[in-house]
Amino acid sequence: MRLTILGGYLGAGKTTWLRHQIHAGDMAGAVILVNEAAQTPVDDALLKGVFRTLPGGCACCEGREDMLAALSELADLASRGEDVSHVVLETSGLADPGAIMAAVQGDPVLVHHVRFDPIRVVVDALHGLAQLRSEPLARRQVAAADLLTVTKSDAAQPGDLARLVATLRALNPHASLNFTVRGEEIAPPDLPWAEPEDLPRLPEEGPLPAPMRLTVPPGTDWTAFSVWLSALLHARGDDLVRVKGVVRTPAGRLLLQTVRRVVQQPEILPETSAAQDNVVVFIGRGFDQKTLERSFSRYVIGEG
Ligand SMILES: Nc1nc2c(ncn2[C@@H]2O[C@H](COP(=O)(O)OP(=O)(O)OP(=O)(O)O)[C@@H](O)[C@H]2O)c(=O)[nH]1
Repeated sequence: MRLTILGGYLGAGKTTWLRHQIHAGDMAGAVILVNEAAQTPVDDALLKGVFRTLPGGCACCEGREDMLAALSELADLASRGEDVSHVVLETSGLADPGAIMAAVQGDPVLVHHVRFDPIRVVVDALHGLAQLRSEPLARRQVAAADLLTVTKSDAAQPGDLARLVATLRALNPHASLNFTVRGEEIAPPDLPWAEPEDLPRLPEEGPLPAPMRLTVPPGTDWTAFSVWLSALLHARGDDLVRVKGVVRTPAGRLLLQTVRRVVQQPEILPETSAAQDNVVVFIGRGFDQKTLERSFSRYVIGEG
């Protein structure tokens, strides 16, 4: 069973890349496993029908057993003659793909069933350098890659992109590198010469706090919610690494996504009876669930 591990930091563009490959027919026949940092699967709305969500949290730590169990089940199906020859695992943005590979290799049964494809790690052209400066995990992800895919080069300045690329080459000279825009590979941009960033030594800091979940009650004033979220991003955008959720608005089921201060163009999703609607996940440092809820109640609901 071939296993493709797709990694990359929170919001780097993993799902967008995968969606494009599925759409282009490059993943035909593959079983797609999606592991999200928060146990609120939004990506299932995006990759509908072709995947399974891995429960239990990040597959390289607290969700490891669930990930191994899912792969063992697939390996079992393969050995009974089912067509499960290719599995793609989209890791959570908080996962170290190297640790996932090690976990699979350390499993006495799976090690005989799984053949690894080169590990692909997507890197955000807009935020990648900031992540490499401050997050040890982002560096570990880059170091684990055989293939580095730089996403969002449409939105980055050539000088910044050149510096990111030089830094990636310095961190992982062996990985091959390509560029995509919304998942589609583009010709390597013509970039000015740049020095790699002199990355600071980082203290062995703890991982990002667990994702926080905010339930948006039905009937919430959508305008007040948007204003509150914009103000929050304006004030705390550097700490707020990722916001993601599906909210019911007068216009329909709206996919809400931000990566730091960048807010995605609104995307209306098809109607389903999805149970996870109106739960928005926040991942970041410097605030906690209570503060978030208090702020939401005060400024959106008008309580407290
Ligand atoms: N401008 C631009 N935006 C992109 C590109 N690729 C992805 N995005 C946007 O970046 C945001 C995050 O993309 P996702 O594909 O959801 O990222 P992810 O890595 O799967 O996110 P997590 O699973 O939460 O870690 C979304 O708003 C995308 O629309 C790109 O090439 N260009």
